[in-house]
Amino acid sequence: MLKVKNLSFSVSEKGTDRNILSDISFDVRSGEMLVITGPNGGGKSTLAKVLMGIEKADSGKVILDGTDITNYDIDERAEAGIGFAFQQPPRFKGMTVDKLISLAAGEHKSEAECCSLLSRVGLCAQEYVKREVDNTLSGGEMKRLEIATVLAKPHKLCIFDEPEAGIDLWSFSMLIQQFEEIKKDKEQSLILISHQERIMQMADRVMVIEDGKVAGIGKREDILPQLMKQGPSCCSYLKRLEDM
Ligand SMILES: Nc1ncnc2c1ncn2[C@@H]1O[C@H](COP(=O)(O)OP(=O)(O)OP(=O)(O)O)[C@@H](O)[C@H]1O
Repeated sequence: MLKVKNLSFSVSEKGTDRNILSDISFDVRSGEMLVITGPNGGGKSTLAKVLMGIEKADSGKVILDGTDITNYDIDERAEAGIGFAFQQPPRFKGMTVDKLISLAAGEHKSEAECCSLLSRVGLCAQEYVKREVDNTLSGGEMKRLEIATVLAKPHKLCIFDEPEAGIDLWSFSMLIQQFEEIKKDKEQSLILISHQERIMQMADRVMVIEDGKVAGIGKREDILPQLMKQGPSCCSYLKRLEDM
């Protein structure tokens, strides 16, 4: 359903170009959960931003369900069916939680519907539904609200960038449950960027991004042991995962 072909992205630093993503190709199948992992600074979040149209690739193609969306902007990609939850969600002063959820859903959501969504991500709904989405919300609250906005309507493809970051153990279990339900329904495809072994263990396939390149992609049961066998950087990376 998603085909990514030879995607490259660079930034200009002090007059010279620096490659952040180099020739990335992969696909995501219908109803599949692909987990993207790899060392810090490898390019995972940048890849997610390029897929969502927040950053523009220098070259390459993105095809969604047979439609070339390479030149689509962020709104057009959302319209085409891609949902995205940022690693660090933006705050919107003056916007209330229920308004934000209705905006994300593309239709008015009643207070009861907002409460039900918030409960799915472990937020005590009554306390939050009329709160402002400003810096009075904690990092973990913002993160869960952001995830609720993606869950607010069905997408063809949902991209979650480190959904586990800053989330407490209890809410994390609820999130895992949400991902399991999406996976079971097979209606939506999922890309999860994660360092969490529990999330990787749910994946149909795992892709490792290192130094802006695809260092490996395959079935979870093939890729995780393979990561261990590879060079010292991969070994130490996996060791850190085991320690989490
Ligand atoms: N706009 C930019 N300008 C300069 N450098 C950038 C820009 N965007 C990303 N980078 C650099 O590109 C590299 C990849 O960053 P990215 O956030 O994609 O990594 P990541 O794999 O998601 O890391 P983490 O696991 O720490 O979240 C980093 O070295 C980052 O500093």
